[in-house]
Amino acid sequence: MSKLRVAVLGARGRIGSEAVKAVEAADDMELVAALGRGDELEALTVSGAQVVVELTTPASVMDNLDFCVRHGIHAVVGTTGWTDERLTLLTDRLARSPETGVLIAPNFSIGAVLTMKFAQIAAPYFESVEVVELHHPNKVDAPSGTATRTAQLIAEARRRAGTAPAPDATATALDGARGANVDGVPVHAVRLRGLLAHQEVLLGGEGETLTIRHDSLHHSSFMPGILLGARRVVTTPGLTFGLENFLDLN
Ligand SMILES: NC(=O)C1=CN([C@@H]2O[C@H](COP(=O)(O)OP(=O)(O)OC[C@H]3O[C@@H](n4cnc5c(N)ncnc54)[C@H](OP(=O)(O)O)[C@@H]3O)[C@@H](O)[C@H]2O)C=CC1
Ligand SMILES: O=C(O)C1=N[C@H](C(=O)O)C[C@H](O)C1
Repeated sequence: MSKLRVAVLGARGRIGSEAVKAVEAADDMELVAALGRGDELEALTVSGAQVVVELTTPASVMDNLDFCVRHGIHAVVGTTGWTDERLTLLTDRLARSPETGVLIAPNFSIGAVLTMKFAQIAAPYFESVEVVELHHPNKVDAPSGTATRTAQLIAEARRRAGTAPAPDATATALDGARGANVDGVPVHAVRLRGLLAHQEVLLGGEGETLTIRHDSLHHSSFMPGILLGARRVVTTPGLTFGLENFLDLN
């Protein structure tokens, strides 16, 4: 059986360099290009890449995906910075290339995907819920894509269940003291040397609290999800948002 021809964009970055090694080590894949800032995207077509793993920056991801979609190259995207406007733009572009698949995964680690799932289940049963994400200080954005997605899923689950807004009697506060408001859920971002990627979902009800915590201790935690995404995206046209769509979690 022929191997899946995979390219990595952002190949010299923290997660990109790990992805290069993971693709090289996968028996069913061939690494056909490993590109960084300044490299020509034409290398993707010249090398015959079937799937691009996009791990660059929020500033470059849209142009990179535009190139991939125009050339019918599937993409697995870990890069953050996704807004509704960006998702709409990408969906419009994909409509012009109906056989191409793009997976955007706010987080590739199984533990983080399960954290989101558990948080969705728990959220309607508690009065209060807040998200704390903790990352290395070189991370370019805050809050993390994972925390944003987690808060959105929590808000959706509470809306569906008709849960009342979380109580908060704060009358005065310094700017930022209550975190960022993501869809009504406070999200707090910590940047600390020594950390990699961590998240806590704090839930509180009468006389009890529940904490759901996940820790990515090494970039290797993201690799099985990236490889799974690359294998599945080639037969999944259109936009898929979230790795959970490629996992049987029910
Ligand atoms: N979904 C997930 O599970 C995960 C997602 N991420 C996300 O992945 C992204 C990258 O994170 P991280 O590796 O820590 O960041 P890094 O800054 O370490 O890596 C980004 C790399 O992309 C390169 N780059 C910048 N612009 C381009 C371009 N136009 N074409 C090709 N390469 C480019 C950078 O080069 P240069 O250094 O020269 O600027 C750098 O080598 C972030 O958005 C992060 O949040 C990270 C971990 C897990
Ligand atoms: O920049 C990182 O490191 C990470 N980024 C992603 C995010 O913003 O959620 C995923 C993970 O948290 C690591």
